[in-house]
This record gives sequence, C-alpha cells and structure tokens, in this order.
Amino acid sequence: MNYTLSHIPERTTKPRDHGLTMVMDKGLSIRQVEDFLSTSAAYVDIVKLGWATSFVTPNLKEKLQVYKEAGIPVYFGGTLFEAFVVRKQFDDYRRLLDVYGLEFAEVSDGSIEMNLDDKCNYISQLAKQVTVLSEVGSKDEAKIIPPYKWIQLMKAELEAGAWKVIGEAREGGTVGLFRSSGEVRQGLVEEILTQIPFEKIIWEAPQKEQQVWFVKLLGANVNLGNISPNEAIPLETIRLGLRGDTFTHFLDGLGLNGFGSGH
Ligand SMILES: O=C(O)[C@H](CS(=O)(=O)O)OP(=O)(O)O
Repeated sequence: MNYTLSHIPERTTKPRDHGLTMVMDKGLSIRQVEDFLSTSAAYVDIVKLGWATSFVTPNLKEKLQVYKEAGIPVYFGGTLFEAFVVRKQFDDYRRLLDVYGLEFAEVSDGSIEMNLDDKCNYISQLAKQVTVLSEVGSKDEAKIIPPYKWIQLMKAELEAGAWKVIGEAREGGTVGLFRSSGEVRQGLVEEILTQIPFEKIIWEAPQKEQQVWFVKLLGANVNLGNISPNEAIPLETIRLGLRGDTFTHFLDGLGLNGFGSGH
C-alpha cells in the first residue's frame, strides 16, 4: 500500500486459498495485459481467458508467458472445454492444456446437457493433470435450477476433485446466481451456504452491486469472479471498506464505532 491507514479489514495473502479475485480477459492484447498487470497484479489471483477466446486470440503463447512471469495462473473458459467435449475431443483438450503449460482448467456444462456422473468423471480425470475449477449453473436464463440441486452438484463436484466450484453468472451477471435484472437470488445463495463452505465457492459477480452484496454478506475474503480487468483495483477497495458502498459496513467490526450512520 502507498501509505498507512489503520483499521483495514484483514486480507488473505497470495497465493490465496480464499479471498480470490478471478479476472476475465476476453481478448486483451499483450500490451494491454502488461498495462493491466503493472497496476493490478497484486489484486488478481487467477485469470480466465473467457469462453473460447483463446481459440482466436493472436500470440496466445506469448500472452500466457506474460501472465506466467507475473505469477498469475491462467485457465481457458469452460465453454472451450464444452466445445471439445461435444466434438468428442476430450483427449485433445487434455493435450492442449499441456501444450500451453496450463495448471488450471474449468469443467462446466453451462451450454450443454451433461449428466453429473460424466461431469464428475471429467473433473476427476483432469484433477490428475491440473487444478480443476468446476462451474455450476446454466447460461440459459430460462433454466432455473432449484437450490437443492445447486447444492447436490457442488458437493458432488468438490468430491470428484474440483478445488473450487464456480457459481455461474456469465459476463453480464444476469443468469444463474442472478435474476435477469442482475438482482442476487438471495434465497439460493443463502441456502447454498448452509451446506457448502464459502471458501470453496467462486461467485461470478461482474457487476459492482453484486460484488458489494457478496462482500457485505461474506466479508473482504469472499472469492469473486468474472471481474473485468479495469475493475480489479476498484474491487479491492470495496473489499477493504474504502469505497462508499462498503465504507460504513466495516466500521463497527473494525472498532470504529459511532461513524456508521452517514455523518
Ligand atoms: O460463464 C462465464 O462466465 C463465461 C463467459 S460468458 O458466459 O460467455 O459470458 O463463460 P466461460 O466459458 O466460463 O468463460
């Protein structure tokens, strides 16, 4: 930090097990990645090259090298995994991870139908090779999965070897965990949390109001994903109670009583 400020919520430190910020890169150039990392590397734990953008991104190996030199692991979006699976190219996908030296992979079924046994099988096979993030939830806004089902899927996928489970929201934050308006499906989140430790879940929360909601519910060290590159620093200030949205939320807990009512 640039200067000293007392009473700041405690943050986990890198390499973090929780309190993760997952940024979605949807096609940054190498120069943009260098600029992004020069300001934000300290606040980014893992980067997803969104959906199948890695298929068409130029200079992919060089770009991955830039992230590697910054010590930030990268993985390809779950949609790419699904694109390989529907084409019966799972073995090619496994080889691809090695060719690009990736240490993380996402398993998802947001765009296709996949039964849980098959999904768990993919997770356990990939877990022998890389660290697996598995995503729960559909990209189809008409497909509402009831809370008990989210819990059942998350439990099974963690047991199959996923390091974390990701709650689906897409780039816009309007499906899965959220209503089409972007409002959090609060009952769903609360029910999930009765069964799954919060440290095991990465909540996709691309909108500021969604990030604020989760930080208020679960604290500075909640795992948040699908953060856009230019929102990594703003998110860190939200986590630390240094933006208006969470400023008063943290005061009492930090021993700064009596300032929480807006004066
Ligand atoms: O689900 C996601 O966050 C993304 C991006 S979007 O759905 O295409 O907007 O997909 P993923 O394949 O996990 O990157």
